[in-house]
Amino acid sequence: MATVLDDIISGVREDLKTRMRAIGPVQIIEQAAAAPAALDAAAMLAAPGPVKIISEVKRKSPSKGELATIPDPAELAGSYEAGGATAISVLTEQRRFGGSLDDLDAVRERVRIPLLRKDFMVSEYQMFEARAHGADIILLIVAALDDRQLHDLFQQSADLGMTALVEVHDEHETERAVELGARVIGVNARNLKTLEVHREMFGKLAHLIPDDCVKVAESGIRGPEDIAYYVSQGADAALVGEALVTGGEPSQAVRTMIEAGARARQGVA
Ligand SMILES: O=C(O)c1ccccc1NCC(=O)[C@H](O)[C@H](O)COP(=O)(O)O
Repeated sequence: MATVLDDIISGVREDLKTRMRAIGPVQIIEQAAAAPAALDAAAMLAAPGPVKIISEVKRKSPSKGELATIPDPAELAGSYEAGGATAISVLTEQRRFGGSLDDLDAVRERVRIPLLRKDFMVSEYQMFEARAHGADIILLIVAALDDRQLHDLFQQSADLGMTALVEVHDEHETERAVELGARVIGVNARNLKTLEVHREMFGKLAHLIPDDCVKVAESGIRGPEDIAYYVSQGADAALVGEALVTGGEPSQAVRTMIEAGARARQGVA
């Protein structure tokens, strides 16, 4: 039976065909080559200091439906940056998340910190596209890729100067990410088959990730308490969407999360 992830990816492939008809492979490669060099997001995420917050521009989702209209994604991203976010995640998948490459362009114009193109990457074309639109980080979902695809897209991200956030959901996927040589590994607490969130997955998988990797806790973070919990479990960074787009005061919300992470590191509740 097809999973939610399978359905999303089949829509992604359809939309990809349309974009490839408008801008061919040669042209997208040229656009990627002409883009300013990618920021070293892996180094910024690995830098000493407080927990790093990757703040997401997210309008809707398969699990929650409509979350926020976000008429001006650049303004939202600017607020995240002002609050101390280390990077901005921009969902560019249109059908299920309401995002677009236009959002990525708008955000790129506004902020100076690294940008994650948050999409379901299944082809080389999307990688060039990400770079052409100013992304510094791309997402590779281990569950969506076989070993050859994972290796090739990971290699391509490095060749393009981008950081790969390699996303895992279980022990086997974590082993595949580590074997790949990923430097930034995200544990997604959301099961992409059931869409249920299991926050304890981070703690179960974090010890399988080498300490010289950046460990990112992803999904289902409701506020500062969850950040504190993930930091106590060894998270270096956290990817937050829904709580930031629905909570109001995005700058302050990011700041409060960073502070909660700092207190958790010091062992203070
Ligand atoms: O958010 C979903 O419902 C979802 C469903 C299927 C595949 C991916 C999905 N989300 C993408 C993400 O990884 C999240 O947007 C990101 O981790 C932030 O999650 P949250 O803070 O829970 O909005």
